[in-house]
Amino acid sequence: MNNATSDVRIDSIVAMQSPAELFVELPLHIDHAGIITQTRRDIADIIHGRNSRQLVVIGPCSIHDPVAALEYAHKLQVLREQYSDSLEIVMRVYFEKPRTTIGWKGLINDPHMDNSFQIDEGLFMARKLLLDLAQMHMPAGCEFLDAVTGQYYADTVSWGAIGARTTESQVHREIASGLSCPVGFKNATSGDVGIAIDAIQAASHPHAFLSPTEEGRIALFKTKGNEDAHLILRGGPTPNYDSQSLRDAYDRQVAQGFNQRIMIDCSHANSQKDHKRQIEVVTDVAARLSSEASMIAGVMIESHLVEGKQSIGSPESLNYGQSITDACLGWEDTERTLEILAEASSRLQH
Ligand SMILES: O=C[C@H](O)[C@H](O)COP(=O)(O)O
Ligand SMILES: C=C(OP(=O)(O)O)C(=O)O
Repeated sequence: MNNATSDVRIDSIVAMQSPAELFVELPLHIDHAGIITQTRRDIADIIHGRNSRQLVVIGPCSIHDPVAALEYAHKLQVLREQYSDSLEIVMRVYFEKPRTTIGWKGLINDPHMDNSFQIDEGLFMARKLLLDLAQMHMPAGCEFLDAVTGQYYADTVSWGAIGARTTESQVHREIASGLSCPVGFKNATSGDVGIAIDAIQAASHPHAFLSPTEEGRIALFKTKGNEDAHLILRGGPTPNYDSQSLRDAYDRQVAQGFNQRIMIDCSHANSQKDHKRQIEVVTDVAARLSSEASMIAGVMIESHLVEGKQSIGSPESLNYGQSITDACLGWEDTERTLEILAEASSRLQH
């Protein structure tokens, strides 16, 4: 390497363990792998309308405390079983946070929340939590934001998302084309739905690109394409969960050859960042299900043990079970919203 021209802006480089090395420490049990495979199929069936239940991806905006996340998972598991005839409940387990400018980028990037960036520990904690969830048969939904870190845990994920800030990125469309789980693409923060429909098209095709293998070598990956990509409406300058916006988005994707049902994100711009409004969004979607179920795959909801959010701080200073990124519904509201949706969905089951 030419020392005068390379690494001019690199402060330090630290070697990491490979995904394969982490898998030795934290293996996915064969029985749990079978359940994840089955859940991915069930989710794909919902997205393609082969199963009329609603998919619900619900959980904290971000994971910062695995202990609280597990307590949340145990409570959610009760509702997952209770409503299994009408809802496929998947826990939102987000370790990678996209930022509008700067800010904490999630448990994997900075697990101690103090700019120490112990990514090796973050990956261990993330995979450990995902294995704990797999053991209790709670499926996990994650956003794939980083182009590399997914290699360390994607085998444990039942549903994936590409966020509003990366849906237009070719790299993320390529990754989605090779992911083993169904993947939802959010519309852009500008409200543009077209880029997400383009993303579904791109992800459904095979791609060839470079990525690290499980052993950590750079390799040429050729993907088969992901036929289980779908749209997530998350709002833009104004909400877009209303009937007209849904119909417009659905017709646009059908015109491009895709009739996957669409997920509605009840948070973000659809709640105008007021976490309580998620209840209104769910109630509205539930009321429309009888006439719009052929277009609606389900909802995403941001929820935690404790309502609202708090500023990031040292782990000891934080309120247990409360979000440090977007504000979330608390547990009682969570139960209420799931009951509303389950009731509406159960009326459509035969
Ligand atoms: O979902 C979380 C946030 O909305 C997203 O990560 C952007 O966060 P920011 O605008 O606070 O950076
Ligand atoms: C960042 C998120 O959403 P969006 O990409 O829609 O902003 C999220 O779901 O955490």
